[in-house]
Amino acid sequence: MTTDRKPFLDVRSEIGKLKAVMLHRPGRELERITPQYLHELLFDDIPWLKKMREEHDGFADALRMRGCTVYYYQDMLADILKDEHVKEQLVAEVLTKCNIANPDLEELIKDFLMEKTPQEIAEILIAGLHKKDFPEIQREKRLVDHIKEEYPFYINPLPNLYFTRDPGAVIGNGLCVNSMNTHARDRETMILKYIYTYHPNFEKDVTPLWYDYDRRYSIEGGDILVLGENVIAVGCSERTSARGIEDLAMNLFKGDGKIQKVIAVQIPFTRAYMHLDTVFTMVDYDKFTIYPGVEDKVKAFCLTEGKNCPKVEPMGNLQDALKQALNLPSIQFIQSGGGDEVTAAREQWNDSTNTLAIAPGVVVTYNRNEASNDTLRKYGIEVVEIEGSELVRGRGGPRCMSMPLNREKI
Ligand SMILES: NC(=O)NCCC[C@H](N)C(=O)O
Repeated sequence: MTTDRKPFLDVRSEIGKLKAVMLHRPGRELERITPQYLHELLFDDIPWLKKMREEHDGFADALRMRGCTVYYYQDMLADILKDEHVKEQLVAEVLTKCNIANPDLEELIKDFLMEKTPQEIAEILIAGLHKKDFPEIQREKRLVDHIKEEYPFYINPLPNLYFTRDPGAVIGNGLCVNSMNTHARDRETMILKYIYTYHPNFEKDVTPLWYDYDRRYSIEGGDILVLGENVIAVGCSERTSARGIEDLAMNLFKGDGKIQKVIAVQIPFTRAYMHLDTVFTMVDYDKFTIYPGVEDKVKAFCLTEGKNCPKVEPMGNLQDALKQALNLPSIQFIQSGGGDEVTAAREQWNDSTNTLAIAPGVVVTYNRNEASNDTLRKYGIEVVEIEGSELVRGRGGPRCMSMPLNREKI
């Protein structure tokens, strides 16, 4: 029997008109960041939540105005928590990972959570549970209760969740639930796996899972670029491991047969470069915006199907690799900051190259990156600007803040 129903997940390019996206509206988790835990929570500054939310709502509105349906991670999580069995299982798994040393206390926290509504639990699983927010209940003290431990949370907050790009990536009609490189972001992917497994929209039975969060080798979504129907690029970076790329490639090649090539792009392993999309994004059929100088620091390799592991062949420079991958006679690199070293470095700090394509030649960017945005316009790109003075403090731009679920074919 054939059906005309459109699939929920369908991403065959970086630039096809964006039809549906998953976002997370910043919440109380951002107010849990203190100077002491900045580094551990992967922030460089203390964010102001009220302003951040206004800016994020502006981002969501800009997408809706262009015909994109916005789904929120927290709503989808609350949806699946309506099922008692899922609620029990997820709460238990979260608490196991929290390493609460006193089993009686773990049990009490579990009871405390199980009495909450699905919306309230969803919020706590994202915002975390601060020790001061848990009611003091009479219980037998264990040694650990007498030892003063500084860490303030029973359940740690997930302040990086508004960068929904990183925990998951839709490739074709399947989902890659990523294995995060940092402990601070682990639970983001665990929850996404539950959403994939239990949310009816994800149609698990017909949706391939290309990767899983408990795999040993890290992969993060900011490194994954769906260049076309048959080819993706994956940054080999501070966050994404070479073995992770090989394993993902093998799963894709074995899958529905659409992805035949994975271009691995090695970028410098430093926080300034973090993910491939921190320095390089696709903005049109044959155009990419790039942080000046990156081309000279990267190496590209072509992975194709092999017997026990993918066949690996070194490619020429990045431009040649992309021409080959996209089967185009030429590719244009648009240098951020207009190519000026100082401006490019300043705007790169504020994610000037982290653009989100919402249609071929149309991108969403932060308005503060004036020189980079002007340069994009000079190359004929339509630039939809959003405010990002506070959003930027988490070190990511519009691409990092979005997980495309569905794009029109190009
Ligand atoms: N794709 C991206 O580059 N995402 C930005 C993630 C920023 C976040 N503070 C992190 O360090 O993971």
